[in-house]
Amino acid sequence: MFMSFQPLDRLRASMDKSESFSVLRRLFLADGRRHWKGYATAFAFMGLMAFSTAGMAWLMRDAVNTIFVTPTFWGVWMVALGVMGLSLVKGVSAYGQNVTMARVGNRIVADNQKKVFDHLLGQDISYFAARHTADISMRLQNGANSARDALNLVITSIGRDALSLVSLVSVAVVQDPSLALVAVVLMPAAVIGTRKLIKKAKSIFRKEFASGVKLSSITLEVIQGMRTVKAYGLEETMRGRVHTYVNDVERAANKLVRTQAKSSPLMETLGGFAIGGVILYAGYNVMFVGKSPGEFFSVLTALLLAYEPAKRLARFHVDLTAHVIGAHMLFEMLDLPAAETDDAARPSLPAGAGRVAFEDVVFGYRPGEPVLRGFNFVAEPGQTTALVGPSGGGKTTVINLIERFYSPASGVVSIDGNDVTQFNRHSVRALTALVSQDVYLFSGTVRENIGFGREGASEDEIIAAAKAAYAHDFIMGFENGYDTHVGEHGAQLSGGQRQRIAIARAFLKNAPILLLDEATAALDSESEAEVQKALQKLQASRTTIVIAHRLQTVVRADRICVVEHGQIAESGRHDELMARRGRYYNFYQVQFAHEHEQDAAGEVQAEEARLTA
Ligand SMILES: Nc1ncnc2c1ncn2[C@@H]1O[C@H](COP(=O)(O)OP(=O)(O)OP(=O)(O)O)[C@@H](O)[C@H]1O
Repeated sequence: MFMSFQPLDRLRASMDKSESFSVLRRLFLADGRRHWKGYATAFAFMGLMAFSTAGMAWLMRDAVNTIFVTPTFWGVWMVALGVMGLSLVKGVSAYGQNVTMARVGNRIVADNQKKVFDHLLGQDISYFAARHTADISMRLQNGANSARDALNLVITSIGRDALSLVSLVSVAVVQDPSLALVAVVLMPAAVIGTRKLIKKAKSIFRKEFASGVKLSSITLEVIQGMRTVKAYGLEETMRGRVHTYVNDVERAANKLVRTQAKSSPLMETLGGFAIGGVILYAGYNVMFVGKSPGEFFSVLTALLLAYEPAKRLARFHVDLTAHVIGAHMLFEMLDLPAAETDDAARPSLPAGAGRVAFEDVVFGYRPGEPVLRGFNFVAEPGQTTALVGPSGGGKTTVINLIERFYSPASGVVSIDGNDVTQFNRHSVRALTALVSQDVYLFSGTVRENIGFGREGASEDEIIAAAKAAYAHDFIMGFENGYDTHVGEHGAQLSGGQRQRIAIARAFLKNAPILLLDEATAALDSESEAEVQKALQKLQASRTTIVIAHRLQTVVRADRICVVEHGQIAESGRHDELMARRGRYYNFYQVQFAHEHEQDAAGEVQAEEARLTA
């Protein structure tokens, strides 16, 4: 079991033999055993291929003897028909083997991808916060492919190459043992020669792989952050970084090819020596001892046909290493226990008025770094409770705990007096609707994106939710209305439009608790006014917890809590807090002065522009 896994760019430089073996064993015990029928069929086809190949080499003796030594008309026919029959068997077997192997392989990839994805859904938010998307997606894709390739390689190496080699060498030995001996002696020498190369290729392969991972991570980052790259003129910096990794991958790939190619001259030379030796010895036997040339041709054909499978077998180890490393990454991911353990058996949190309370809650993302330190807080049903305060104070963390993305180290988070950790997560999340600053829209249509609010919602319900969120009009303004595709991450919509689709989603969910995390922070004043209108409607008769940096948006809240250093520094209504002249008052003054300055600057600019005009 691999209890944790390293980010791919820190992938270990080596995997020892027992680890490789355990990965292979596991592959065979899981995927191999499940698909044994498919593999057995493919194996039978490979056996047929090997024997038909060997049969052809065998027939070469009769082909030569019936033409040159004792010419017989019927003999030639028989041999020709024999070769045709064997090639038919070989052709059909090759087809059967390819199709069967591909089907089993595709099933293995699909099964593993589903397995990994299901496993990912069971991980908690911290899992995704700690890992790069490229890391996860490469493991998902490469790992599943590697599992298939490792199994296929072992099966084809044994079924096709090893069987072909054994049958061809047997033909050679039966036809003329002494002749075959000359060639067989040279084989181990070739295999030993390639071993050194394999070692080197393995280490280059790992380097190439690690650079490949870095390359795909940075490419993904640059694509996702293209707005920032362009806005800050980072094109040259990013080009430099990406080019460095591309060059690394290219260098490693070239090195790998050079090393792998070195095995060819070695095999070619030794193979040539074997064939040269056979020619010399056979020539001597035919010329001076009076042997028939048929045996000689048969052995020669067998050797020539054995050459390719022998070459593949010599490289077997290096190819297998690549796939085993990939499958290892897949297993590392699968073996990490699901952080969100299956709690479906726990009772469902009963829906009530939606009173949220924190009692002496202590929580930190990392050991020794508490974020909430004895946090006490109540959000009453039907009221709006605002969390304000300095950045990093712990406001979003409060929402994370209500949603059960994380669990408190001590203390209780409750909804209507029920400790949320005692109920299944699904039921807790069903009572809350989250609208945050970074609205996530999935690629698909506007209708689908609103529909994610509640499974099975009807068209009328979706439209009603969109109308309530003031989204219906702009949606109908699109050429394709509700069927408009929003593009990746909703990139084809404006910030305000995305926000209102998220609000429509929340309307559809109709949960008693509404969590707004800086929902209007990224909007201009005009969009903000529209979104605020939609939000106010959504807040009616729900428990609303709103996080805001701009205090102007929360002055009407029923209660404002100032969160500082993981505790509530003070709380009350806007006018109460202003009268108290404490932390809130200071924040308000600073923000007011800042906004005033900005307004004044705007007026000066407008005046200057007017004068210039
Ligand atoms: N996933 C995480 N892993 C580790 N630390 C985290 C994580 N998320 C937040 N933190 C840390 O927890 C602290 C509180 O973060 P939180 O997001 O709750 O603050 P906040 O008050 O919402 O800040 P802001 O107003 O800037 O959004 C910060 O110091 C932050 O660095």
